Amino acid sequence: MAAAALIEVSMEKTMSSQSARLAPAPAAFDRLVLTGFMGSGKTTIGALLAKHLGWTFLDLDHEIERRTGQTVPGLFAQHGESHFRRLESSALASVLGRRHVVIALGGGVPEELGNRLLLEQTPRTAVVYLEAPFEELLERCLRQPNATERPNLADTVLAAQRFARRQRHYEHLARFRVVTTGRTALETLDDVLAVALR
Ligand SMILES: Nc1ncnc2c1ncn2[C@@H]1O[C@H](COP(=O)(O)OP(=O)(O)O)[C@@H](O)[C@H]1O
Ligand SMILES: O=C(O)C1=C[C@@H](OP(=O)(O)O)[C@@H](O)[C@H](O)C1
Ligand SMILES: [Mg+2]
Repeated sequence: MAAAALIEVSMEKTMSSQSARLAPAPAAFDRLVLTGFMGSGKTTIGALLAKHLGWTFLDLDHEIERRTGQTVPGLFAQHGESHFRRLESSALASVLGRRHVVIALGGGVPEELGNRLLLEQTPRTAVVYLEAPFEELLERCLRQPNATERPNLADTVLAAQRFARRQRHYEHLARFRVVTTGRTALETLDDVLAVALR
């Protein structure tokens, strides 16, 4: 079995052995929203966090794929990024209507002003920014089995420019910032729980 798959299995085991002990839900929020660049761990940590809290996990990319019946790379290839961004904004508005959810955003969500306003104005919603330097994020993405599936990572120079452009938006939206540099996913989960539940 590949190393990445082994990590997934061992995390799954850890989580299921802990599932009898749900963490208390955050009293102040009905929605925890994970933001950050590609590879920051929004999808991975979001799923673990939701399991821990006994909340529903919604990944915005998966939500778009479910609604359209197409994959994210397929949508980019067939209709272009601006079409994908419109689908993303509409999916965001819809998932923010749910309660007791952990939402993993796509890395590009905070670039759109309308999305930022929606996130800021939805009550009882806390945004958690998962931070790491660009080089570490790139390495993590390249280690994933679906490494080539992120359309906006194909050109690393452009990806670095996106990273630089987005950083201030991630920071501005964040109620909590969690530095993930050099941490394992499970350590990051603990760090997120510590800030969101305190
Ligand atoms: N500290 C960490 N926190 C979260 N994920 C990490 C960490 N270290 C390594 N990873 C790995 O990085 C990858 C993050 O991918 P993913 O969750 O899809 O990110 P995103 O949804 O933000 O693009 C996963 O393969 C995960 O196991
Ligand atoms: O940063 C981006 O522009 C994108 C990030 C991806 O999500 P992740 O951040 O979950 O990889 C996905 O929405 C799409 O490939 C575009
Ligand atoms: Mg993701």
